[in-house]
Amino acid sequence: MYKIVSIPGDGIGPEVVAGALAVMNRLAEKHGFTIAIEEHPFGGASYDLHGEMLTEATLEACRNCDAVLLGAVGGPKWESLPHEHKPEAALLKIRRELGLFANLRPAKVYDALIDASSLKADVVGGTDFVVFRELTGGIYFGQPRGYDENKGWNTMVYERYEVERIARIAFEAAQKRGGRVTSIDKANVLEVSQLWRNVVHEVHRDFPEIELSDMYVDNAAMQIVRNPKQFDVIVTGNLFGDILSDIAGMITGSLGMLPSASIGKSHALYEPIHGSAPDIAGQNKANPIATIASVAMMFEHSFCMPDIANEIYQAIETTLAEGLRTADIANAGQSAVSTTEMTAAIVKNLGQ
Ligand SMILES: NC(=O)C1=CN([C@@H]2O[C@H](COP(=O)(O)OP(=O)(O)OC[C@H]3O[C@@H](n4cnc5c(N)ncnc54)[C@H](O)[C@@H]3O)[C@@H](O)[C@H]2O)C=CC1
Ligand SMILES: CC(C)CC(=O)C(=O)O
Ligand SMILES: [Mg+2]
Repeated sequence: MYKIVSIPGDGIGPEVVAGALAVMNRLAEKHGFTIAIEEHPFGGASYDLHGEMLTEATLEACRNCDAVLLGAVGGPKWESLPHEHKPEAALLKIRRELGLFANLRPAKVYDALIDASSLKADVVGGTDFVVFRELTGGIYFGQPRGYDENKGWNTMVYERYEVERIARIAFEAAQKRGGRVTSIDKANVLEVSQLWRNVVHEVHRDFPEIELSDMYVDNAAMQIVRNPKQFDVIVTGNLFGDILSDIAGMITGSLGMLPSASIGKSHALYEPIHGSAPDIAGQNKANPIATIASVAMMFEHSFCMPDIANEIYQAIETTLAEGLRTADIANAGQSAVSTTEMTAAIVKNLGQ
């Protein structure tokens, strides 16, 4: 039996998580395993219920399960709260408390969606890279931080061990993929990036068969759009990984396509890379594929069931090949289906 904690969160979070749970339940039924799903409030939804964005009960449930499924948090309703009380601060806290230091963000273009990308087919076709984003350090966590009327400040800091551990798993992933790692930093300007670069090269000595290159983040943003096929594994810090993976979203057609796995030593959490999309929340318009594909990553990484993961990817591929498109991936003139229609089609394509 697998024990899963579902924390749908805010905005489109509950809509896309419902899609992912439907897929999970269908697979459990099909293959005869048991999944116990326990739902807990998180983010703004939790604040509205309990006056806290992340309760001890939710955190404890996340510590005591096999995997966590997260939708997204945040939205205009909670934007004016003090920084440390915002839903986004709770997201940082849960990542830190669960020790989720590595955020894996694969960017793969589905053949059926090559024409949904904002780029030319020959540029995006065949794109298949993964971003290893450091998730519990860097400028999102560094102290001191704050602002007053005249000044705002944050601190970007990385400790050697934080760079070592993300670099090591990026090199290990490259061994099983295309054998290439691109480390992305801003070492021409930032001292913290110089440390990053030095440590990545030290770790590389243990992986001599892997081809390592360095790239500055500004160039990397351009290169992902110019020629995304040049990348295999990208390893980078928290802020740069956040930004670059949203850019990768547009290569694959939409932010609504990109899943992620946030992994640590003892816990794992699966979440789409997108946010709570307040502009379309509650309208049954959101693309559930990023969250459904996050479930595939859960089966692969937490339950060591790559065949089940492939069934999910295949069902997504088939559904897209049948022509179903939510609004974000529909081209002009194509009619769009709803979140629940897309979910139902993927569930159907999982077969009996
Ligand atoms: N992991 C998380 O919980 C994250 C939370 N956020 C929060 O979400 C809120 C909104 O942030 P935004 O900057 O607007 O980013 P966003 O990712 O929520 O939305 C950006 C744009 O992409 C679209 N979009 C996103 N996901 C989609 C999906 N599944 N299907 C179709 N369209 C989709 C939205 O409609 C919007 O136009 C903020 O409060 C932000 O802090 C942002 C990023 C990550
Ligand atoms: C704390 C966040 C909202 C960060 C973010 O945008 C992300 O993890 O994708
Ligand atoms: Mg982001």
